[in-house]
Amino acid sequence: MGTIDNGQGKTLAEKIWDRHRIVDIDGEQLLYLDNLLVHEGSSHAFEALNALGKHVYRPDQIIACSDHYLPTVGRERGVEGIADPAIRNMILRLGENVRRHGIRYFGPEDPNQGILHVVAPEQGITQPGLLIGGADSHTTTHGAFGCLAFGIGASDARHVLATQTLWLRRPKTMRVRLVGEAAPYVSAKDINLALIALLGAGGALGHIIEYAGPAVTRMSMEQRMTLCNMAVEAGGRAGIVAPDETTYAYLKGRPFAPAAKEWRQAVAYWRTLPSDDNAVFDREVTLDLHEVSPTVTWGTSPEHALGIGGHLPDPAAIEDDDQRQEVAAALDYMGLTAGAPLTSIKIDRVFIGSCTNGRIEDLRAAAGIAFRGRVKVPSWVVPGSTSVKRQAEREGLDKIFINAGFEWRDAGCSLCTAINGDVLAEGERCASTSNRNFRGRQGVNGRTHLVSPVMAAAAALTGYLTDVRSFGETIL
Ligand SMILES: CC(C)[C@H](C(=O)O)[C@@H](O)C(=O)O
Ligand code: SF4
Repeated sequence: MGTIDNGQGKTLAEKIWDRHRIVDIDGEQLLYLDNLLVHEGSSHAFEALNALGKHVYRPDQIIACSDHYLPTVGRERGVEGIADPAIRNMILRLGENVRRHGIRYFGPEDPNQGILHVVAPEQGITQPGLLIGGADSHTTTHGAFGCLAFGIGASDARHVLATQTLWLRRPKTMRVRLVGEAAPYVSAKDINLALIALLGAGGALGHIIEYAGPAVTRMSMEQRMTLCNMAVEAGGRAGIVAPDETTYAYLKGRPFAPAAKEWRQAVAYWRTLPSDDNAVFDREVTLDLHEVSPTVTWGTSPEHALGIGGHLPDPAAIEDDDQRQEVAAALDYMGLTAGAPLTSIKIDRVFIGSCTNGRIEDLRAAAGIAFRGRVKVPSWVVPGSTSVKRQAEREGLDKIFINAGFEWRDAGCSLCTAINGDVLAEGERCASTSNRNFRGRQGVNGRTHLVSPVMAAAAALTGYLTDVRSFGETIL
């Protein structure tokens, strides 16, 4: 990426990188960050800074959210009322650090509290052309707006807090072209899972993935966010989508978006950002959406994904030793029998939420299935933010979920990563709209099947992994 002018065009990511580069020393480049996103888990970075007696250099460019640790029930008792001291203290520590440094905080009492990757876009903080760091791997989500956004570790976060800059090596670039039309009920989540199955969970390692092609242009901003959210599950450093009229329409009028004359100037700049026609990517991949059906994961990596009409793999049929052992171990952990149809898998719980699929369009889609019946297993809906929750309530979606027997909870990460007290019982099997199905992520020996919101709602109503297409067309 970018220091040599060889007559080639530039990619979108290269344009943003170059504009934020301060200096290049032996291939390592110092970049200026427009924003840093932090959550309760970032206390170590703050405390390392405090221990050095340093200040946050650009407090108004840091955004903090309470999301990972905040309980999704009992909020009326306040943070002091949280029974578990480990959880309570993490939230209190973030509160102390943001106050000490004067940082914008979407905390437990804020009417727009929520998951950082839901809150920053809906507030209009995430904008095209920015360079955004986040102390969280799913910061890739923000690339949906045509900005360069990636997760960073705690020591890098401390460096950004102190200087608003970061040393990085330039990643490679990869373009994923999505062509063809997606069938009904095939959403960005299914496309992600199919793509990760194709590339492998490390398939995009060290690359920024630009999602392009007609199918991406047709996607809503929320679908694009779902797409970029899981770039990291393919090993990608970032995911990015060219900004266009859909992006500008979404941003216009949001609290932190530019207004009036500044809006016009911003849009004029944003229009220069898309990759040049003669830009060259290190890798090119094409996925035809005709080939994608509603997809589920069966194993312990997001690459263990298959169309719902499929059968579990059979290790005996796999020649490669390592692969055979990996598949056998995943089936064993998941408590599943080789060769069985995916639709024979009985589930114990359903979770609809997370920064992948906890936005209003996700809830609308899930409600479109939920109102066809009653849940057969305990099922939760956890909106991605308090403003998503309010909007859903304005539309009556909460009533649909509650009438169908779902629990309607407060916003946060919740069962996606199970550190706020929302956790599976030992060995439980969950159909989940989140993004990671790693061993034990949702609880001790918990088994996670990643699915889209409509597939999660279908599983809730039947108690099995189910092909949502069997519900016919949505009529909500
Ligand atoms: C806790 C946090 C640092 C972590 C991340 O970086 O992604 C979490 O959000 C996750 O999804 O696993
Ligand atoms: S919702 Fe899940 S994936 Fe997203 S930030 Fe929270 S824990 Fe991470």
